Amino acid sequence: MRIMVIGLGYVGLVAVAGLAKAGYQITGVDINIKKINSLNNGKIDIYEPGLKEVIDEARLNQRISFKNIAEIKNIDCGIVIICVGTPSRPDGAADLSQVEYTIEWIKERTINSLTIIMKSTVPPGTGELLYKKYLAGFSYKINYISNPEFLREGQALKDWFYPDRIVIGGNNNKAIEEVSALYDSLNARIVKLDITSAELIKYAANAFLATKISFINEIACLCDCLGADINSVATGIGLDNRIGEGFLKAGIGYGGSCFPKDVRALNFLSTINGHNFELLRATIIVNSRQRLLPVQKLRSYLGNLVNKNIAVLGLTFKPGTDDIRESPSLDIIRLLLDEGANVSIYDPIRKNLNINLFRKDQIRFGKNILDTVKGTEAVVVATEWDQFIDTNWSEIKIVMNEPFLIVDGRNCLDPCIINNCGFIYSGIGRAKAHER
Ligand SMILES: NC(=O)c1ccc[n+]([C@@H]2O[C@H](COP(=O)([O-])OP(=O)(O)OC[C@H]3O[C@@H](n4cnc5c(N)ncnc54)[C@H](O)[C@@H]3O)[C@@H](O)[C@H]2O)c1
Ligand SMILES: O=c1ccn([C@@H]2O[C@H](COP(=O)(O)OP(=O)(O)O[C@H]3O[C@H](CO)[C@@H](O)[C@H](O)[C@H]3O)[C@@H](O)[C@H]2O)c(=O)[nH]1
Repeated sequence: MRIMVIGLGYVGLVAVAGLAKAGYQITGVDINIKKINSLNNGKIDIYEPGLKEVIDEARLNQRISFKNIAEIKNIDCGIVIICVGTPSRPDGAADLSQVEYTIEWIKERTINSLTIIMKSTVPPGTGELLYKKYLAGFSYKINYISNPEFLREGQALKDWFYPDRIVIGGNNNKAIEEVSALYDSLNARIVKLDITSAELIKYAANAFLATKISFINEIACLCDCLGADINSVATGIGLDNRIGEGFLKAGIGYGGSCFPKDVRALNFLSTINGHNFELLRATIIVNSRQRLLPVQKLRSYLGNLVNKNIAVLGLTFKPGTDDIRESPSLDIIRLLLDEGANVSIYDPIRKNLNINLFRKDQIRFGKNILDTVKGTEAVVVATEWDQFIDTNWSEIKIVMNEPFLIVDGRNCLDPCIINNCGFIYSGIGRAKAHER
């Protein structure tokens, strides 16, 4: 069967790879000509471990082709999967313009009945609305299925091939079964339900996980007040199966292209529907606060930050990805620059900022960790890359200046090792005993 995947970002490319591996013939389509050209030249413009290998194999087996949207005159395949972006609008709502454009684009090119699968994250109620607005009564029968994606960047292929569950929402049983069959090669539990409930599962899952992070960050603040250690507390509560160990890492909070925007969109949706989702608002407030903590800590040790030299290790919103969307690191750098500090930056994957976030003369990109920390008084660890955890901190100390401060924004370093190297260690919610 031939399938078209529209939007070749993190989700779209993984869907292309996963479905091609399952034996389907895939046409990947994007509006970005540069992206298509580079894909056709065997290059992938995102960093996602293992993805290139699966795409290369599918290309070798002639299972995939990549096309710019302008090259598509007619859509003659039975299934079209939408994976375009749904970013935040300034008011917090999800911006559905890419999705609506795509639905209209599909309609104009349809020459058969087909099934549209929505993999983009769209607010509950969107599918029903899109169906009424664009698809009901159209000359060709178009089924609409909500099939939200739960992959995590950095382990997207693992999440695709071994999902905890697959959610399929629809109003037509035949279409639900057709979409369900796409995943036959995976040994996955499939949840079949109506469109709006499927859409809400996606938002509720992200909101719940984000709330879990903000909750543990609140406990971390309490640890700082009481002299307890948040990592030990998180382990202790996570061992309770009812709570679970995941998403209890305290630190500078969640970032990325999903949690921040999806939590905001759910908050907006709640408000517009007359429900004041207080818990979600608290989740957002706590998360915004967490990324201020490293700067507060730096101030408390260094006094004012004018002309202080500070290294920031990590740009991406988490390890294993090149994605810097809503990364706490960016806000920390911005705040440090506001305070007049000189900032040097290093990330193992992200080597530049191709965006106009900062003036180029305000920051310096180090060649490696040592080069980045040279001559600095303090280091902020903003992303828990293995390279930072495994580095030889004694060597780092030699090239730094007093007071040799490490602010561990991800609680990923061992305070004893760092202290023994002669640093001041300051984590988020780690016992004051470690700070000296
Ligand atoms: N990134 C994730 O980890 C993740 C996980 C689950 C769900 N999601 C959701 O999936 C969707 C896509 O996320 P992403 O991170 O892959 O986005 P992305 O920004 O990486 O990719 C989106 C792609 O869509 C393309 N595009 C935009 N408009 C188009 C159009 N009209 N026609 C063809 N292509 C078009 C863009 O050029 C881009 O390549 C979002 O709704 C997101 O919330 C993302
Ligand atoms: O205990 C934790 C776990 C995560 N994070 C942070 O939370 C953010 C998100 O992490 P993660 O969930 O691993 O990354 P994403 O790739 O953004 O994946 C989330 O967002 C995707 C897009 O909706 C969903 O598909 C995934 O299921 C969901 O986990 C990152 O900044 C992490 O540093 C913490 O601070 N503490």
